[in-house]
Amino acid sequence: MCDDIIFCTKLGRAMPWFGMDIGGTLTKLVYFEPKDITPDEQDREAGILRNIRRYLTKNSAYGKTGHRDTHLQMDNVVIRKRRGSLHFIRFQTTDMGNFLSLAKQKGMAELVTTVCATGGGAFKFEKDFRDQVNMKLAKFDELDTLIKGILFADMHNSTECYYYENAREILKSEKRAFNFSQPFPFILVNVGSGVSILAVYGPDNYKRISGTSLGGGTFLGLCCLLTGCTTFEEAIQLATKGDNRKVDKLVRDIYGGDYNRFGLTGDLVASSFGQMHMTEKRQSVSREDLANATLVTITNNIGSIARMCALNEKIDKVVFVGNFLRVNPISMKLLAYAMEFWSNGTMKGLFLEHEGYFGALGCLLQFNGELAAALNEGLDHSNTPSTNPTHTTDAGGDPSTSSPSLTSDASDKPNDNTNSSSR
Ligand SMILES: Nc1ncnc2c1ncn2[C@@H]1O[C@H](COP(=O)(O)OP(=O)(O)O)[C@@H](O)[C@H]1O
Ligand SMILES: CC(C)(COP(=O)(O)O)[C@@H](O)C(=O)NCCC(=O)O
Repeated sequence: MCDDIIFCTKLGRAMPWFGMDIGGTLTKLVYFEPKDITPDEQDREAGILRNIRRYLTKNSAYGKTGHRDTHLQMDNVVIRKRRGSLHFIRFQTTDMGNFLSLAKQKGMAELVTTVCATGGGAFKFEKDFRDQVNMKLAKFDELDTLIKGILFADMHNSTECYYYENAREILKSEKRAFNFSQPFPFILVNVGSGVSILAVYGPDNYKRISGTSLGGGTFLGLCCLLTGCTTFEEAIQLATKGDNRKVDKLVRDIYGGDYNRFGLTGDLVASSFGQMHMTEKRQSVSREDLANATLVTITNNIGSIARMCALNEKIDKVVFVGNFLRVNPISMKLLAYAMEFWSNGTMKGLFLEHEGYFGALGCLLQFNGELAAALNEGLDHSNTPSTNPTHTTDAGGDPSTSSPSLTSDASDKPNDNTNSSSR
């Protein structure tokens, strides 16, 4: 690997250290800024490397859609015996062309020959990286890196994990730190563009048990269609001011009150968007109501699938991550409520501060051996049998049908452990 190295340390891989998660909507970049640079290293640090370090750490906005989430910065972190800070940066995946131009312009391409990358875009954009900036991608699986990132973040940040106290009373529920030092087993629900649900039994022992295509991308897409908004932030702002009860049909709209026999209270949603077939109801709803109903619909559906997965696996901790939860306390509180209420208090919804960055973080943490393996073997999307039976996918959409069901659940699929985790 030292051929690639400009700033080569005896202790590990060349700087700069990045992990990149190229998702369906957002690209996440985690950058390790060394803070223990000795005077000798400073003398040897190449100009380009110094410029990249300064560019990334002195700014918090880059190009059209790039942002550094300064509130998430982790200081005083030791990785491969180097002490430094972790910076968390995101941009729209549709801006990949601009990112590559910027990388070229900043001289990155001369300095870095290999980038550790995960997410679907590590496959989709591999050729663009090679052709446009002469960079190789060392590809890692997004679910492997997701778990590695979560465990690392929790170990290094005592307030990483939290839950909502008084989850049953949404208006009163409050964020509280949760001790996640004994994490296993847990259900992991990654709400990105789509949703993947895993049962995690150990650091290297998990299976993907379910998923749904109704995820963060669905919320944003539907909200843009229904309200004319153009950004996630705007969609969430609208939703915060709206009322789903003007859009949905509630149990009380059907029963005139509670449906007592099965414990369904009158204010429960019986049918999402169920009032919108009536002309005058349609005319009286606001954009805010529609945004709120869209958020509640998507969130409740995810909560319901997650709860069934937890029940099936007999696991009581359900951890929700992914950028759908960014600046989105409505969904977090609803999910916390759903876990608590529908399980009669036996399940707990948990959340993590670095919500959408764990894949990129896990990618940055890959060590030399794994990096070499990723480069040499490559991860492909063919049906190579899994070499590690503990990373299985019991389900996840049926590749043999062109119109898969909305939820791909382990329970109605043969348990085929010979599939690799990337179908
Ligand atoms: N600034 C943003 N732009 C677009 N989507 C955002 C933004 N912030 C949060 N989101 C939400 O996060 C989802 C993407 O989550 P993420 O975990 O990054 O998934 P992916 O890896 O598929 O891009 C979007 O579908 C949207 O619901
Ligand atoms: C294909 C994906 C793993 C991609 O991850 P993402 O970029 O959405 O985070 C995810 O969108 C997903 O699991 N979708 C649901 C597919 C299904 O099980 O129906």
